[in-house]
Amino acid sequence: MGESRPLSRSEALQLGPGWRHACHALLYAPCPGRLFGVVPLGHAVLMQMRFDGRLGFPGGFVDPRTGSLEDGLNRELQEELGPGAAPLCLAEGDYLGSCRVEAPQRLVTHFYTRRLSLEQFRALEEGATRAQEHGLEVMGLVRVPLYTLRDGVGGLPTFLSNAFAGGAREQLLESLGILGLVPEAQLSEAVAASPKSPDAPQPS
Ligand SMILES: O=c1[nH]cnc2c1ncn2[C@H]1C[C@H](O)[C@@H](COP(=O)(O)OP(=O)(O)O)O1
Repeated sequence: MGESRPLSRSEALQLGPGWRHACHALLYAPCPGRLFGVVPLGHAVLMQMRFDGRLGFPGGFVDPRTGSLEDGLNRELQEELGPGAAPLCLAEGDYLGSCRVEAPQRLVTHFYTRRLSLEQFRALEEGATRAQEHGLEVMGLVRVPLYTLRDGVGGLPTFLSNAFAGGAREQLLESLGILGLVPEAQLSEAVAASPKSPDAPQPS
């Protein structure tokens, strides 16, 4: 994946036909539970294990010549999450930002976030096995651990050492900070402690 640069929605939509567009969404819900009765979960944040073994957000390629970005995103969400995604109907108000990437292909990624109730979130998880792409492009849904365990590595730092599709890792880190789901200082510590980071403590 080449270097990615932010650009505005209108700049993105003015790019020529040589550019492909993809929309993805972070869906989340407040989650009052505690791991082992001790560690606050904070929020449930949805990602998915993809066909290629990488983690990504639900969404996919859209064609802005045939409809709005959000039309394309909502169609992709239904294919990957099932009919339970239909009532979500993401809109321009859920848009967070866009980035352009020149290599290996000319791609603009558009990112959205939507806060759900925990009941809505659980209903999506339960319905996802009935999605058209379940077991095909989507191997299963995962929740992102937002905490860091007492060893300083377990939880978010270790999650961040997975392989991610496109700019999904950067989208995750940026939106966790913007939405206030993880304090910025804890995010920076998690990145530094992630087992693939050169700064991370090495196992003895
Ligand atoms: O979660 C993601 N965040 C940013 N970019 C992503 C993410 N997942 C995939 N990608 C990249 C990879 C591809 O170049 C395009 C579209 O991929 P995908 O979602 O697999 O598209 P389809 O479902 O096949 O339409 O975005």
